[in-house]
Formats: sequence, structure tokens, C-alpha cells
Amino acid sequence: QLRRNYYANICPNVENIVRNVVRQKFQQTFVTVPATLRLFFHDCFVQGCDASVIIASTPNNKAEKDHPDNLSLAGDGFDTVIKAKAAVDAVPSCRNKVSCADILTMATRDVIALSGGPSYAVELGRFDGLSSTASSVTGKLPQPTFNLNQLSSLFASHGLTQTDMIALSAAHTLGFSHCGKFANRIYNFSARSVVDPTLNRAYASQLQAMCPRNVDPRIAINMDPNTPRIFDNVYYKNLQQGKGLFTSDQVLFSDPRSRPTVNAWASNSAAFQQAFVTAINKLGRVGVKTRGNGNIRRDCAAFN
Ligand code: HEM
Ligand SMILES: [Ca+2]
Ligand SMILES: [Ca+2]
Repeated sequence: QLRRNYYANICPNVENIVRNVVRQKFQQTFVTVPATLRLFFHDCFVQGCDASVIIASTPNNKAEKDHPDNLSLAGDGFDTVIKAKAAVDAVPSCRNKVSCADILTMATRDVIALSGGPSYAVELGRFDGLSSTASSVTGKLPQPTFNLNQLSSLFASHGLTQTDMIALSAAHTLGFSHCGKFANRIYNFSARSVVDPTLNRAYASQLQAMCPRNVDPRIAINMDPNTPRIFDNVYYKNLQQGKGLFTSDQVLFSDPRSRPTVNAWASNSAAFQQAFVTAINKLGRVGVKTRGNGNIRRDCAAFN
């Protein structure tokens, strides 16, 4: 049962300890922000929010993080959780009392605030998962080629509405994508059109320049061409201009069922922020483990 002050008697200062580590890490590299936010999403959609994504592979077990859909998770997200856990465990009363899943939840809240997004209270009391396999990831995460039905049904399978899905997609207001994730939209879209016709023409040319054919697969570009380091509703304004990077982004404006929500949030930042906070709190409740089917990991990257 998640609640806001779960650690009040166990480790009363936990939220400040985590926030200070996240702030330090943020000062070292901005990538901390998108890396942590995406890590939280990829954790919650596979086996629930239980830090299963943080487990490292061993000779006997290929873990979630080594599934192809997780290989592009940036190391700074994992590092943020490991560092925050160390700081929490340095306090004797807190040692091995706070779950890695809760630390990731708090760190996610903190990176959103640090990049200009809304501040919100987090619910805590998750336990850490007892399994993590690459095979369990298959089919659980959305693909950048998804249409609205595919996106909505995948999110619905985790109890999230289409509105929640549109709100959470605004995470793409920050961070990077490798060129291969959208190459189909700029080079070989269809028999009728080389470039995806829903893509802004000038933006498509810019993308072709930044991501030439046969580009080094390690090259990554900003997903929000205008405010890549600010958590804002510019994501929706970009969609209105045909500047959504993935099919799964642009479809939110192309499809008449989701377009009204995109338009509403493009012109009303407060309404977007409210919807985002609602949605990310719901995301944080997905598949939560309890004392019965989870534990508190001593090392976030390994089972006890
Ligand atoms: C709606 C369906 C979604 C799809 C299809 C999708 C897909 C992707 C893809 C393909 C990338 C680029 C990965 C790379 O090339 O390195 C990416 C990046 C990212 N995604 Fe999503 N995503 C979705 C939803 C979300 C949600 C709900 C969140 C968080 C709440 C999120 C957070 C991020 C962040 C922050 C990045 C940038 C990561 C970085 O810069 O390291 N995404 N996503
Ligand atoms: Ca998980
Ligand atoms: Ca932005």
C-alpha cells in the first residue's frame, strides 16, 4: 500500500538525501534528467515499478537491461540510483530500509523539477522485485513506429488512459534519440513518399542533415528541437508544427482522437502539468511489489 510519508518513522530525511544526490549529479551532467525519467518508465512497464530494470546480468541470467529495447538507456540514470542508494545507506537508521524502486521514483520526481517541470509529492512503499529477465521485456515497451491504437492499448494494459499516455509522452520534451529510431520517416517511408508526409518539411531536411544515411549508429540528436533541456509543453507545440520525432509522437496530433488534447496542452501549460503529475503518479503504482513478493535490495544492481 503506497503512501506519501511511508518512511517518516524509518528514514525521515530520505527525500532530502535523494534530492541532494540528484542535484549534484545534475550539476555534473544534464543527461541525468532524461536518463532517470526514461529509466523509471522502462522499469514500471516491465514487471511493475520494482527496480527490475536496474539488475545487472550475470553468467546465469540475462537481465532486462540487456534486452534490445533497453540497450539505449543512458548509464547516468542507473548511476543516479546507485549514488542515491549509497547516500541513503550512509545514514545508519536508513541502511537497507529504502527500496531501490522508491529511490528511482524520488529521483524521477527530482529530475523533472530540476529541468523546469512540475514539483509533486511522491507515494512510497514499493518493494524491489525478485526477478529480471531480458525475455520478460519483449512486447512490454512501446515502439516508435506505434499508431494510436497500439499506444493506447499498451498503456491501457497498465491501467493508464489515453489521456495519461498523451501526458507521459511529453517526456520527449527532453533528451536524445539515436538516428536509427526514426530513419524510416526520412529515408524510406513508403512507396508513395520517401519522407513521412506528417513530418514538417524543413524539420525533415534538418533531420536528414543531422542523420545522413549510414550515419554512425552512436549519433544521437535532441528529441525537442526547440527546448531540449526544459521540461515544458513545447512538445505539443512541436507536434502542431509537424515536429514530432517519432511516428508515435506525431500520431498524437495526426489522429483526430488525440489531437484535441494536444491542442489543449499546447496552449495551456498548467493543464498539461496537472495531467502529467496525475499520469506519472499512476505510472508509479503499476505492478507495485509488497513484502510478500519483493524485498529491499542491498545493492540495486544485484539480488540479495
Ligand atoms: C509513448 C510511447 C513511447 C515510445 C514509443 C518511446 C520511445 C522512445 C525512443 C525510441 C527513444 C530514443 C531512444 C534512443 O535512441 O536512445 C526514447 C527516448 C526517451 N524516452 Fe521514450 N518512448 C515512449 C514514451 C515515453 C515515456 C512515457 C517516457 C517517460 C515518462 C519516456 C521517456 C523518454 C526519455 C526521457 C527519452 C530520452 C532518453 C535519453 O536522452 O537518454 N518515453 N523513447
Ligand atoms: Ca520493473
Ligand atoms: Ca522541451
